[in-house]
Order: sequence, then C-alpha cells, then structure tokens
Amino acid sequence: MTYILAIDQGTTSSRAILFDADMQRAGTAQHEFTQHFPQEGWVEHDPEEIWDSVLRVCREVMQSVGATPDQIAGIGITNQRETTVVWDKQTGEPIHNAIVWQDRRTADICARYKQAGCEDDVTQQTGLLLDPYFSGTKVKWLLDNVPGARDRAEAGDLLFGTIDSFLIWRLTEGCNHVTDATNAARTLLFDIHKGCWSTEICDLLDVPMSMLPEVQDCASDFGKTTLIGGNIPILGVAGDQQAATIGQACFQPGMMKSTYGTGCFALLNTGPQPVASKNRLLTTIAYQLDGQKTYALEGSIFVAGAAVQWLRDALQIIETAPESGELAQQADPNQHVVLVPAFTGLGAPYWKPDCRGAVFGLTRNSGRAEFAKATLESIAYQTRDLWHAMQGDWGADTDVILRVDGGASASDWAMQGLSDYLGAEVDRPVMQETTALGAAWLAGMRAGIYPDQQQFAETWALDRRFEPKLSANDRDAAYARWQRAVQAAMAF
Ligand SMILES: Nc1ncnc2c1ncn2[C@@H]1O[C@H](COP(=O)(O)OP(=O)(O)O)[C@@H](O)[C@H]1O
Ligand SMILES: O=P(O)(O)OC[C@H](O)CO
Repeated sequence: MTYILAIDQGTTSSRAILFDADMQRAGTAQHEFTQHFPQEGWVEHDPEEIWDSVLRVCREVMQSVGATPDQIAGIGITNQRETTVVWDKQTGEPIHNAIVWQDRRTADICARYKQAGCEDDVTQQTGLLLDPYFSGTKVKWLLDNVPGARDRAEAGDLLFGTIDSFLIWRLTEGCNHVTDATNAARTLLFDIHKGCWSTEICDLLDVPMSMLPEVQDCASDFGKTTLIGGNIPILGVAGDQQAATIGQACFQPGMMKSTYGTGCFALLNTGPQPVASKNRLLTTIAYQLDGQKTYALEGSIFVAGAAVQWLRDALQIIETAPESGELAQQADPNQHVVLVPAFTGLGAPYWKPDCRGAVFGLTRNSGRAEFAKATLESIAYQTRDLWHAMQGDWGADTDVILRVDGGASASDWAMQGLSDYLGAEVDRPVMQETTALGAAWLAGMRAGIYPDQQQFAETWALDRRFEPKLSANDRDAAYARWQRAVQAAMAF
C-alpha cells in the first residue's frame, strides 16, 4: 500500500491524515494545543508545542494505520496562515511565542502606516490591507520588542517563517528555509504580481530580507525528513484556505468555497489575472503550479465556529458544538436577536480591529435558544457581507454555487440558514477534510501517484445541496437588521 501523509496544522489543533493511493482517508490523528492570551487582543502559540503536536500526530496516524515510512510517497503540509514565528538560525529555537493571525497587538503600527499614506502602495503590491491580521507587522513587533532581536536579525542570525516554513525547517533539521507562494502571499511582504519579496515593503516595515524564506510552487521539492522514520520527501505546501480551495476543486474562474472553522474564509477563483477589490476584499494567490499563479479574491471573517465555542465555553449554554443547531431550531421565530461576533475585531469587508462584539434585540424571553440561533445566523450574515463584496468585484450573478467545508459546515441548520440568507445554493461535499485533501493532492500529484488537476476535479462528490427557502422579503429584512447591528457595534 502507498500513502500520502497530510499535515494540517490549524489554529486550535494539529491533524495528520493518511490518504491511500485512491485518495481515500485511511486514518486521522489529532491533538489540540494551548491558546495563550497574554493580554486583551493578543493571541500566541508555543511553537515547541505545535512542533511536538505535529510529530505526535504523524507518528500516531502511521501507527494506527500500520503504515511504514517506506510506504509514504510524500508529505503535504497545510497550515494556519499569517501566524508568525522568528527563530535562531543556528539553534532552531524560536525567540518568542508565535504571534497568531487573530492577534491585534499591531493595530497601532498599522494605523500609523495608514496615516502616513502607505496603504495604497502596500495593497497594490501585496493585495492585502494594513491590518494586524497579516505577518509583516508581527515580524516588526518581534524585532522591536524582543531584547536583542533586531541586532540579531540584522546580523543574519534570525529567520522568519509562517508555520509551514517553521515545520519544514524543523522536519529537514535546519536544511531548508522555504515556503510556498500561497503562504508568502499572506505576509504583507510579498509582491503577488512579480512573485518575489518586496524590497520596498521590507524597508518600510524594517524587516531584513535575510530573514525571509525561499518561495516555491505549491507542488515542488521542499526537502526530506527522517524524523518519522525513512527519508520522506515533502512535496506539497499550501496555506489552509488555499488548500481547501484546491481540495474543493475550485479550479475554474468563478468557483467559490467557504470554510467554516474558527473563522470563515471565502475564496473565489479569479483565474490567471489578479482582480483588485473595490470592496475591501483581499487579492491573493490561490495556488501556484508549474510557475503559473492562479489568483483569488478572499473574504476573511475572524469569528465563525469560534462563536459556537463561545456558546460552549464562555456562556456554557451548550456542551457540544452540534447542540447549537438543535437549540437554534427551538428558538422563538418572533424574536430577532442579532449577535455581532466581533470578538477580535471585524475582518472583511469592514476591517475594524478595535470593534468588539455586541448583542441586539434582547427581550425578557430571550434565552439559550435565541443565543444559539443568533450565533449560527451571524455566520450566514457575515458570509452575505462577503458575497455582496465578491459580486461587486467579480460581477458574479446569484447562480454561483458555493462549496462549503470546515467544522461548522457539519451543521445542517447553519448551512440551511446560509442558503436562506444568501438566496443561493450551498453545496457540501462528501469529503469533509478538504483542506488536508488539497495538501495531499499537491504532494501525491508531485509524487506521481495522484491524478492531474482535471481528473482530480472529477472526483469531487456532493453530500447535500441546500436550497434557499426564505422569501426575498424576509431575507432582506433580516439582512437589514444585521447591517444596522454592525453599524451600531462599530459606533460603540
Ligand atoms: N455541528 C457543528 N455546529 C456548529 N459548529 C460546529 C459544529 N461542529 C464543529 N463546529 C465548529 O467548528 C470549529 C472547528 O472546525 P475546524 O474546521 O476543525 O476548525 P479549525 O481548523 O479552525 O481549528 C469549532 O469552532 C466548532 O465550534
Ligand atoms: O486554522 P484555521 O482553519 O482556523 O484557519 C486560519 C486561517 O488560515 C487564518 O488566515
């Protein structure tokens, strides 16, 4: 038997999935790791804990399936994007915890650059906005705040990487400092048109270019590892949202996927030409194969499934995530409670890092069920914000079918609500591990055991299509309530 090992290093857990030669899942291992919140708005991960969790899940999945290293034809890595690690080139030791994509500590740095009129130029080159979400200002913060870091970086002793890059450095025991084009495209330091690091932006943010990894195609040779036995090549890398776009086979311009994990990330394939957004979406690289870039418009929402976790962990009104749908179903249809889950600011298309969450429309009778309903509906409303912005930029009509995945897409109630509030069809595939599948396909195709792009696209299979049932009037009235709630939350 031949396998591909996909490593999915996500925001809350690390997963390893073995796919067999038919691209079927043979086994999965998963471990959650600690989320550190040292100050309000700060989110960190311990890179050593991430590293340990990755090695552990790789070994566990191999053991559970009974796969030997010589049966693994290649490794595909997909990862939480933007999360920033800086480490010592000699020892491989991180100089600080990883600063996670959700972290808002660089909001003031971004505001200063914006006031100085830098945003247009940065957006033109990177497709991104001056928001703390992206890696660039996080690297700057580390160099300016960790004692001695700037001198060490300028002396060429420190390296920067997103999680993929850090994992490859560790897996190859310090031989390879590399990343792929999709991860590079999320750093705020990469010119997505020229396909190289931007000297101008590195100067602007005071990031020495000697720290930056080499950028490769998504399916290429990233080095070999002996750390899980054998000598296994790493052949595929993509940021997790891009890997899901690949796993959902959104290979044609106009195809769109939306992933509902911790946050929600919608990517619309726009083909070989980048589309500059007029509606504050991001322009990003969907994938780069054989040196050819395919671009996407992306809408990034910071809190989707995380709001369900909030119901479970902070409010304690559910014990498990799936209960949210059961509870929402029991809500009083005459109450219009609206939750704006801006727990870590608002992402696309608002980009308000300082905004915080709010609940509107409470009555004496509002209870657990209404909170659950408002939480799941907030996922749909936020997607509609993105949907409108995408239509404005791309001119897509309502016939566009949305392919969904991620943990919260398992909720029939939430997906029906999504279809209702979008007024569009929503397709959920049989294969729920689209992110890992995307990374596995990149590696398997490179290894020569998986089919080409077109044949791979033909293997996509529908689990369920959700069709809109709400009248246009009810849909528009509900969305108008959401828009008023967002404006009020931003004004607070
Ligand atoms: N049945 C469900 N209904 C609603 N939300 C769910 C359900 N199952 C999982 N979730 C949410 O999905 C998220 C986990 O999805 P996952 O794709 O594993 O996320 P990530 O990769 O960001 O860690 C959690 O935030 C959880 O609250
Ligand atoms: O790890 P996830 O699934 O929450 O995805 C995080 C995104 O990549 C952040 O941009």
